[in-house]
Amino acid sequence: MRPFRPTEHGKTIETTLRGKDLLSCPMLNKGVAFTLEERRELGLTGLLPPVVMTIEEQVKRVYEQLQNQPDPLHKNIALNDLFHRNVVLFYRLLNEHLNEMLPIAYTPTVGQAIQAYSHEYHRPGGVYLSINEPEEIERAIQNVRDSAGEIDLIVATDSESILGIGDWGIGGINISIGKLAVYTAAAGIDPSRVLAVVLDVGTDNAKLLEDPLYMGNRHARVRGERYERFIDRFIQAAVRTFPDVLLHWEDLGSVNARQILNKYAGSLLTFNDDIQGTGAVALAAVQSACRLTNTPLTGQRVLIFGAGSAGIGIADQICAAMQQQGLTRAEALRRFWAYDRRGLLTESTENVLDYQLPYVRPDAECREWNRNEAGVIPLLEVVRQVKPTILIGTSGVAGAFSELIVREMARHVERPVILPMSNPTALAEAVPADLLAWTEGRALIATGSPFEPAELNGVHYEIAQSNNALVFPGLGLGAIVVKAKRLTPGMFSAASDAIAAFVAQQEELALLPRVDDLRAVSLAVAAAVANQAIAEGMAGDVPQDVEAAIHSAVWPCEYKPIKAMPEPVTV
Ligand SMILES: NC(=O)C1=CN([C@@H]2O[C@H](COP(=O)(O)OP(=O)(O)OC[C@H]3O[C@@H](n4cnc5c(N)ncnc54)[C@H](O)[C@@H]3O)[C@@H](O)[C@H]2O)C=CC1
Ligand SMILES: CC(=O)C(=O)O
Ligand SMILES: [Mg+2]
Repeated sequence: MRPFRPTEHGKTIETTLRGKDLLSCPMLNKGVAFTLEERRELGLTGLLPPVVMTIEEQVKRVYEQLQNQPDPLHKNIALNDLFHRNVVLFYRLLNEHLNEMLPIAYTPTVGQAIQAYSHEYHRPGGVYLSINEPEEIERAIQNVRDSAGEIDLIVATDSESILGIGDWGIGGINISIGKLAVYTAAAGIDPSRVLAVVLDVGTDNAKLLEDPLYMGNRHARVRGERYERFIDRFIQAAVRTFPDVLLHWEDLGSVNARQILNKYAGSLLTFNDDIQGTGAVALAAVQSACRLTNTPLTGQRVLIFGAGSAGIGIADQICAAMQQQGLTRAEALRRFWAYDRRGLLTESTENVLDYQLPYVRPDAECREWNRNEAGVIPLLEVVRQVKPTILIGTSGVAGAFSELIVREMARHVERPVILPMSNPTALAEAVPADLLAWTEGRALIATGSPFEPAELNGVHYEIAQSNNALVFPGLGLGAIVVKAKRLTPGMFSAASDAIAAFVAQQEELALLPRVDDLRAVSLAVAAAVANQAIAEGMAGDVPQDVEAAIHSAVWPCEYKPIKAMPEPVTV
């Protein structure tokens, strides 16, 4: 039973809630923006200060309150509290100050909020599923259905590989919550129809296991068959309860991430954001770089530093695009070098993971290359030998792109394309100001977390953000609008093309659109994905006018008149 329902084609809302119960319902609460008439009708008289304010005035107040917080983490906590009081006001604040709020609700500050979760906890958000009680999964999902109604989108994590900060157990719920905030802020996904999930399978983080206040399962991460059964039970319960749901996977460990994708993406509407969303945004940045440097994609030499979920996800999409532009798969693969914590992946690297295998280089190629005492070929030597045109960082290793490495790269290429994509900010492989200084301003840069503009010799450089936030909101909206049955490689490449086309319309030397344009980009991505789904026969609904359908699906971030409804409703 949901205590409210839209009426008059969504223009007004009816509710059975009254008084304090209404003020405690974040989807309906307007605080002092309730009109006097609404207050009388809904049992609110005397329960609010007498003034009636506009949402604009409320935004000013909550913005001021946020400014008074001592640091970004406390701003994140205050934002979360606001979300739990008044969802419309939360999103209005986000929309009006997107550049300032995104780094607080999302990367980098969400990383701190995840780490501090068990200490800064105020109230639950989303659904917590425990591997020790798999038999409760169905009941938990049904509880969501009973209290919130239909769900279009689930973001689920098991928290093994949160951003670049590793295993954060139960606190990972905050990455699901942060991603959902971006979905709504960027693409207007209806926040009453989404669900954040954390799959608590234990943690290997000793700090959490020893923390008396830790709120998750206090044992090592469960792996193998029991983990797989747990995931399967969750997926089955989710799709049985919400048959059209889009299931977004976030920040799983790379082995599970790939296994889940391989097992379910062919039969369900699901995707892995770190692998596929990141691949699409990086491909868009690379397409822009090719346009700006007037060089073909098929001629690039790509060095991936950090060959995990994101790194190989990126390689896969750039490789597929090279094939679309005429290379054979073998020719395209020869243009990639993948480096992980063991060094360059070659035929003699042991235990190369399945998904890394295509990128393994022949031993013969690097037999003569310099090695360190441990027998590892340093990144600098790979750069010297390979002369990459594109260097991508998805390692979570702060400062890995040293001055020597960057200068070496810049000796061989006029406009080195360098994407230090690791999050949060402190883990970036290099900072833009250094990259510009070491390349005399020649580097084309995009970072994973936001960076301030840089100055060099009086020239001002805006720094593009290469984050999957440019992809997943529009992808989700497009998929939901046409009731897509699956998310195919074609839809990710359509998303990527839409982003690259968006930048191409602008006069700047940017690799990616600015955060200010996130809403417009997301709508363009949504249209491209929806059209591609239709073209591939993957759409359950084919609207007459796709763009109009997308615009009308956008959740309007505004207060609606609320009226009293006598009886509870079943949805
Ligand atoms: N900008 C964006 O949109 C995204 C950025 N990322 C970032 O990419 C980073 C990696 O994330 P995932 O791929 O999910 O993690 P992952 O754990 O799947 O991959 C990390 C990779 O880095 C390698 N690595 C670790 N230490 C290394 C070292 N010292 N030298 C060379 N390689 C090393 C590992 O061997 C592994 O292959 C994180 O910092 C994350 O925030 C991830 C997804 C999206
Ligand atoms: C952005 C993102 O998904 C990550 O850093 O993991
Ligand atoms: Mg991620």
